[in-house]
Amino acid sequence: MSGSKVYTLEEVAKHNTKDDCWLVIGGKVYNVTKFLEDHPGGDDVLLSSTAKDATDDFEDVGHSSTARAMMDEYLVGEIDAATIPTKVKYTPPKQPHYNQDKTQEFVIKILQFLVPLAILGLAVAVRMYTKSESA
Ligand code: HEM
Repeated sequence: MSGSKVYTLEEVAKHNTKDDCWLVIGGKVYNVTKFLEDHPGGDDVLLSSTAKDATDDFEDVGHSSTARAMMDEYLVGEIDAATIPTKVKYTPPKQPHYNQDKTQEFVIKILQFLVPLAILGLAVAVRMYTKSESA
């Protein structure tokens, strides 16, 4: 069959059974019905990759060049890319920039250092004062 026919994802999605199984991989449409039983990865994985863009599924397995060469045999056409729902891109929520002004942080650090020192100084002063009084 020629590989020039353009299918919509909706059309391809109808072929999702063991007796009629089409896949969309890399913008192309493959009729893998006859290959289901011979697929080294099993027929279940192929069936579960129907009715969608299976490119990622196919690539994630890391298929060999032999596997890629086999694909031509099952090519029936191309997919109308506009019919493939675009991936929802995850954009992380914008984090508010806390403590952009570092002055406060700096003052706290200084105080953390100075306060114990002041207490120590006070303790020494009190000690010296009480000592000289008792003497
Ligand atoms: C026309 C499409 C496909 C062809 C011709 C094909 C062919 C092959 C071949 C020849 C292998 C043996 C290992 C290798 O040579 O890489 C294989 C393994 C495998 N394939 Fe596919 N495959 C196709 C699509 C898919 C899809 C859509 C999936 C979905 C996940 C898939 C999943 C797997 C898995 C899980 C293995 C087994 C890997 C392992 O256990 O080592 N294949 N395939």
